[in-house]
Parts: sequence; structure tokens; C-alpha cells
Amino acid sequence: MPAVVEITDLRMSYGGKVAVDGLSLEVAADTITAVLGPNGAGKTTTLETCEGYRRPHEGRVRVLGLDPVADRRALMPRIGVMLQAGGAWSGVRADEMLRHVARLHAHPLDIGLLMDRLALHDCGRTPYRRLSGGQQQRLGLAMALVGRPELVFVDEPTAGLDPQVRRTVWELLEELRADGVTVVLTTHYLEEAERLADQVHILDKGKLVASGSPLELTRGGTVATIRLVVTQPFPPGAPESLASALGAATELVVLDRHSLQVSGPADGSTLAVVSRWCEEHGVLPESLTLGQRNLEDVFLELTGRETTT
Ligand SMILES: Nc1ncnc2c1ncn2[C@@H]1O[C@H](COP(=O)(O)OP(=O)(O)OP(=O)(O)O)[C@@H](O)[C@H]1O
Repeated sequence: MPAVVEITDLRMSYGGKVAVDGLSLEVAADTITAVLGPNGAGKTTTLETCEGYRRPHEGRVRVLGLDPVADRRALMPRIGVMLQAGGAWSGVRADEMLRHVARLHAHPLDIGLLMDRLALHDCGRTPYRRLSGGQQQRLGLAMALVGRPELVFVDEPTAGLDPQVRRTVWELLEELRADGVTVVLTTHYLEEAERLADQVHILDKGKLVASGSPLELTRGGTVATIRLVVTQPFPPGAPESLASALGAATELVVLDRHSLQVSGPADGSTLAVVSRWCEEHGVLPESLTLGQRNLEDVFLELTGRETTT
């Protein structure tokens, strides 16, 4: 099956500043694809180029086989776009805005049902500018979905939403995928990408640094996290003694008087050292667990722990 989105050697810059630096990636049909990266990594610029809002400075972008700029008229009815902010007129009521977008499409969804689903029924008559941030966010998602798109681009769809609504949005995106809609999203919530995405692309400074399913990305790796919980409080000097037994390649964090966490090489040696140290120092572990790497660990390994912008 041909890719729904094909990005080849995309380069984008603002003035002299490079925002996207030779990016190539593909999005397969009927999947949820998450584009991840620290602030300023180039995610929004990439999405906006796919949506036809920006012309590639170098490279090529094809969406549903079309050029998003040259074929904009043909493409627009087939895609849904949820921008990171705004997208609606400030004085227009929420239900009017949604009705307006629905009229642009041949077979729109039922507006009442969509508003119910996104818990917008109570604020249909509220002007856009008076909606709360979370309501504006949900209206933006409703506007992206109302035209029954084949492909939706959603930029941080759950930013700032409360946990209940976030789950509703997740379920909605999963239902869309089940109905054959392709979803491309950006998010800073890595557990969201881990739960939803079939494919993850991690960008850093405009370049692709990793691609794969969440399982492929979290399997293996170079760092293991071990948590040690003990029955009696650690004796004085114990963390320092364990840290010196482990050596400089590991990082030890004391969580409280009964527990600590060690991050170190994922080759089994770290766990063996902790276990031997407990035995030699008469420390009785209540539990000694090897933590599973999650997408956040992978993300931080690849993009660094310092704030980039
Ligand atoms: N209109 C613009 N004018 C100038 N620079 C811009 C513009 N839009 C984006 N940039 C810069 O381009 C780079 C990439 O920005 P972009 O918004 O694509 O990143 P992002 O990964 O979406 O970030 P975030 O996670 O913060 O939304 C950043 O350095 C940003 O400051």
C-alpha cells in the first residue's frame, strides 16, 4: 500500500535558522503516527508543510499522493487539520463555527453527536474567545474531524486537557483508526504516544533521530533502571558505598530512607553489583526490580536531558 504521507529530504528555514534539516519519513495508511521531539524540533513546521500552509524550501512532500500546495483544492476536503492554537474566529459561537466547517464538506458528521462526544454540548452558544483553553482545544479537534477526513493532522491534541477528556480524545483517535482514518499527531505526552501510536518518529533539531513502533524503540537500549527497596532504613554511608561499587557509569538516586534507584548499563552487570552489594553489607531487599524502559527514557536518551529552547 502506498504511503499516505511521503516526506523526502525536507528542508525548512526561517531567515537563516534551520527548522527542518533533511527530513525523510513516511506514514502508512490506517495508522496512528506520532511525531515527537523537544520544543523547537521542527514538528509543527513539518505538519504545516504537509497541510499546505508552507511550501517546502527544499525536498518533496506528498500527501495522499498530492502536492499539498499545488493540489490544495483537491486535498483540503480529504484531510482534517487541528492547529496548535486558534483556527476559529474569535466572536463566532462554537456551534456556528463547527456548522460552518461542516458545510465545506460533502458528508459531514452529525454536529450534535460530535459535540456530545467531545463534551462541547454545554458551550455551543459560547463565542470562541470565551471558551476555556480546553474547550477551544476540543472545538479545534471537532473542526478537524467533522468533514470525515481520510487523514487527520493533529498538533498536540490533548495539551492542557484534563485526564478524563484526554482519555475521550484517545478513544476517539483509536476509533478513527479502526474506521480506516490515518492519524498524524504531535505530542509532548510520551505516554500518549506509547499508548496510541503504531509508529513513532523522534525529531531533534530538525533531524529524524529515531523511527519505529513504541515496542521497537523501547526494546533493548543502553540504560536499565533498577529500583531497590529495603526492609530496614539504609545504614549511614550505604548509598555512597553502593555508588562506589557501581562505578562512574551509573547514576544513583536515593528516593527515601528505604528505597533508591540506579540507572546504568543495560547488560545485567548493574543488577548483579546491586545484588552482591546487598549481600555483602547485610542489607535485606524487600524488592529489587529491573524497570522497563519506556518511551520517555528513549526520548531523553536520544534528545538529551537539558532544555533545548
Ligand atoms: N514563523 C516562524 N518564524 C521564525 N522562526 C520560526 C517560526 N516558526 C517556527 N520557528 C522556529 O523554527 C524552529 C522549529 O519550530 P517548530 O514550531 O516547528 O517546532 P516544534 O517542534 O513544533 O516545537 P514545539 O514543540 O515547541 O511546538 C524553532 O526554532 C522555532 O523557533
